[in-house]
Amino acid sequence: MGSATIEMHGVRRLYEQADLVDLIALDDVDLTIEPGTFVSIIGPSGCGKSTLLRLISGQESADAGKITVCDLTPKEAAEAKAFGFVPQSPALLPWLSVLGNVTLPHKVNRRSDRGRPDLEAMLRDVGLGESLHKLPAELSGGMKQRTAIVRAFGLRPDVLLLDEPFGALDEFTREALQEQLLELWEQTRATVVFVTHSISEAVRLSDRVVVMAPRPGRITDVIDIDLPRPRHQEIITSPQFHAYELALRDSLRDAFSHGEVV
Ligand SMILES: Nc1ncnc2c1ncn2[C@@H]1O[C@H](COP(=O)(O)OP(=O)(O)OP(=O)(O)O)[C@@H](O)[C@H]1O
Repeated sequence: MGSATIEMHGVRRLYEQADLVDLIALDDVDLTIEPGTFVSIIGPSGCGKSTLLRLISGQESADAGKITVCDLTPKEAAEAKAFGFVPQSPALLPWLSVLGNVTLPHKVNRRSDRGRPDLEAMLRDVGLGESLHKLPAELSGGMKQRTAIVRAFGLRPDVLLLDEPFGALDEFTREALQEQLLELWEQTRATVVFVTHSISEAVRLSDRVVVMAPRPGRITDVIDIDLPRPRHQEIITSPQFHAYELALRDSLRDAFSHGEVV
């Protein structure tokens, strides 16, 4: 597998609707994501963010246009185990401990070209050292999401796709998890595509923020976030950070005015 560049050219995705014209979930999407970059996707509900992730990961196919991941088709990249995925709700196996949930996919999905990282140490680094043998039912939402993130990074994917992973968490837990996500990412430098509804989260995490609008789902703006890394908590009070938040807010306001929110 080469470097994890993601290329999308003229990508279109339609969904059939009973007795209605086809819904254009994505239209004419052109996007290049450089290897090792952290890219966030933000936009109103229904603008196609999750659809974009499903196309990149090969779960669905585009109706027009071309997508390559590491110069492979998304399906080939999926077969080569290029992807890690963290959904909004963590989907842990309820009968396995935190450690069991993190190690099981590694045993099943092991890639021969990757060594096995120290998963226990990764769990300790994100504050789960005391909870290694707890079952998911005994964990808070934030602890479950930490487990899911370590599970995804543990497979050392070339591309990590995260679909609003912190959407259900309170502000402070969310900020703590952002910090831990960035630390894990700095160690692995996977290419990350991160869907969020939060402006400050997109600015804090990303090298580049892609703004989308609905009906039809499309890219309306791409904003580079040129803030130094590592980005610790204090950065969110800096004037530069605030300026990026304002720029992104303006761009999003345009995106919301482009289409009816569904
Ligand atoms: N399997 C499907 N069948 C039919 N329509 C679909 C399907 N999946 C998505 N859609 C439609 O495609 C559009 C884009 O959906 P998608 O879930 O990608 O949006 P989103 O930006 O991720 O939304 P949200 O922020 O609410 O999660 C929506 O209008 C949705 O109703």
